Amino acid sequence: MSVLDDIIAGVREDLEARRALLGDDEIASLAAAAPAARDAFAALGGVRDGDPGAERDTRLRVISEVKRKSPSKGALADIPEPSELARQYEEGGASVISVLTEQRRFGGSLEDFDAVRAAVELPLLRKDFTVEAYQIHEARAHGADLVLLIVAALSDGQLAEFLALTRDLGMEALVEAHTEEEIDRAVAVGARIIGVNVRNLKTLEVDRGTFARLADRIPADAVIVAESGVRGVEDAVGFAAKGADAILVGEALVIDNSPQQAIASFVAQGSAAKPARARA
Ligand SMILES: O=C(O)c1ccccc1NCC(=O)[C@H](O)[C@H](O)COP(=O)(O)O
Repeated sequence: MSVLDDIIAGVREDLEARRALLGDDEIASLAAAAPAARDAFAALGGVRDGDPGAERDTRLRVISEVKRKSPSKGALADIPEPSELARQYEEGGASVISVLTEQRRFGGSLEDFDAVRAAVELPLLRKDFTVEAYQIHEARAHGADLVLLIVAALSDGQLAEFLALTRDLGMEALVEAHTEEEIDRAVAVGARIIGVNVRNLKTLEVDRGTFARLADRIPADAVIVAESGVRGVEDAVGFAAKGADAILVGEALVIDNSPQQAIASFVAQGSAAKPARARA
């Protein structure tokens, strides 16, 4: 069984336990009643056709992640107060905060997500391994603005269905790809925020060269996110120079004594390295 299959098997079991407490209709009602979602696409520098006078800028955005542990590295940080970490991320200039809610391999939870939601006004990514519509309703019910759809974990039909549901609920999706074929599948379903994750899901190794190989296939009107492997400002600059609009950073921030400064330097130096992008 691959790492991804193993993670998803656990996610499905945990999901059934939550569904036994709160059924599909109930979670859908809570999602419908939640306050409106924030505009994560705009927060990441995206510009929609018809936005009056809106221009793509060359600011590098940072999606800062609350991540306690991982399959590749084991324990990273205790994070007793995710709300406090989130405030530091906001203060440093993060554009979006990602909260891992997968419990078994990442040590996250919806409780972490709720604590962060209560602490900051930034758009939030509910970072989970989405395999059922239930999780998308659940994300919205908890105040998420963005959900993760991993192409490798979904059929084309599921991708299209989950993206449509996400948007019906007023959110956007970070659609994550690892290969050329997965980028093409993300584009085909109309993804507007496309992540290139440079961590190989089979070996868990990070190959930053994957980003440069794949980013060129992404249409100019999409937001391009470089995911994983930012260990310092050189990596942020490297991804920005190759066309990233945003970087998603976990490990480097949770182990840093001053994540505010780290984020500020990623934004400042990454933005200076980022080439202007023509609109589609
Ligand atoms: O982080 C892992 O080991 C991992 C293993 C298997 C599937 C997903 C995994 N990580 C999820 C992520 O996408 C990262 O948390 C995120 O990109 C941040 O990465 P990093 O900055 O390298 O911590």
